Amino acid sequence: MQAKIILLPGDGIGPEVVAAAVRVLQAVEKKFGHSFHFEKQLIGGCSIDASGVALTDSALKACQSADAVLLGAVGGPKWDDPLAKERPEKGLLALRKGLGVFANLRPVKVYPSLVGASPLRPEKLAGVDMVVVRELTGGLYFGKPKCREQIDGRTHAVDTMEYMDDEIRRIVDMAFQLARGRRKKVTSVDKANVLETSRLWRQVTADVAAGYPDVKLENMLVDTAAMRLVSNPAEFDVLVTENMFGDILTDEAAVLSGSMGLLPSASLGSDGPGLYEPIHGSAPDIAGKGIANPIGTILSSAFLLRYSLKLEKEASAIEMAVEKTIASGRLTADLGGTANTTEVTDSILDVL
Ligand SMILES: NC(=O)c1ccc[n+]([C@@H]2O[C@H](COP(=O)([O-])OP(=O)(O)OC[C@H]3O[C@@H](n4cnc5c(N)ncnc54)[C@H](O)[C@@H]3O)[C@@H](O)[C@H]2O)c1
Ligand SMILES: CC(C)[C@H](C(=O)O)[C@@H](O)C(=O)O
Ligand SMILES: [Mg+2]
Repeated sequence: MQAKIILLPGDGIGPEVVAAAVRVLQAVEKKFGHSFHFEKQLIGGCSIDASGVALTDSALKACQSADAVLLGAVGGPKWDDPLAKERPEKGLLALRKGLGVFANLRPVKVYPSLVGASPLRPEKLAGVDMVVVRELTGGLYFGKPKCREQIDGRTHAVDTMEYMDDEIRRIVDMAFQLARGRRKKVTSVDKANVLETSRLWRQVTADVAAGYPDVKLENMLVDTAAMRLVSNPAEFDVLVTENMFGDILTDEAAVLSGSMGLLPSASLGSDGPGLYEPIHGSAPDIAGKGIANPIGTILSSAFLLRYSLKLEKEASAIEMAVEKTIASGRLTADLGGTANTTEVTDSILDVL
């Protein structure tokens, strides 16, 4: 198969982990006889430095016309001025919106050999296997008005949480479809005791659920969900939620697996290229040291093969190689190991 893949390494450890994933994709290309064409584009702080904006129109167009997009991470202290007009993260939001990738799938699993890497007791981690389905192109991140203004000598800032019923319906429907192929349970997370958007969310969710009598629906308030994720994480199968709730809950859920560096994600729309990125950020504290955990990005590249290129065998091969490497104990420092990014990637390539 021939495919065009846009690489958006971004900032901090982004280029380090994307380079690792590209080595793995190139090995897959060779082993399974495919032809991947890689093209690099800028996003985030490096794009601001080069052109003044976090994502140029031409970079977005290149992504829109590719088969898939693999992203590292954006951001860092250099671009963190709270009064800056252009922020690296703005490029990422524009990319997600521009690709129409409304569904961000973030699976959380616990590898048996890494049970000790989590601060939770091993018995709490038994049976943990969930997918967080995060709404990605609406909610508090995109609602209008969004502004800062002076009112009577005081500074006023506004963000808006907004959803249309159809935006909720399509993401919840995707969660139910996913649950059908799993343990048939959907936990819809909201703040319906306070927020109007959440009350609409709950109403639409009930409506969608009626079409899936074989799947159990549970509604949970987000504060309770934050608590249950660490007190009883094995109860979750598919968890579906609003953009910002999903952002926060997935960082929390990453603690179950042992490190932020392990978690991949796939962002999908109804058509067009998918966007694949680890859930972690640019990790400025370890950037440039060559010690970043590449596994979240490598697993994201497996999702790219599975969802955008329909290469299931190849995706599974990467996942098996990652599992074997983790089991072998060749780990980066975030998981208590001594291996660097290259050594972990070499080990994955050895078993691929
Ligand atoms: N998708 C993205 O591009 C994305 C996601 C989250 C944060 N960010 C941005 O990243 C910057 C830094 O944010 P932060 O420090 O709060 O979060 P972060 O995820 O970058 O780092 C949090 C902690 O996890 C560690 N960590 C993260 N990824 C790792 C990896 N692959 N291997 C080993 N350790 C890893 C870091 O060293 C750090 O101690 C901010 O500008 C933020 O906006 C970007
Ligand atoms: C960098 C930021 C905009 C981003 C988000 O909040 O979506 C990140 O935290 C993530 O989880 O991908
Ligand atoms: Mg996040």
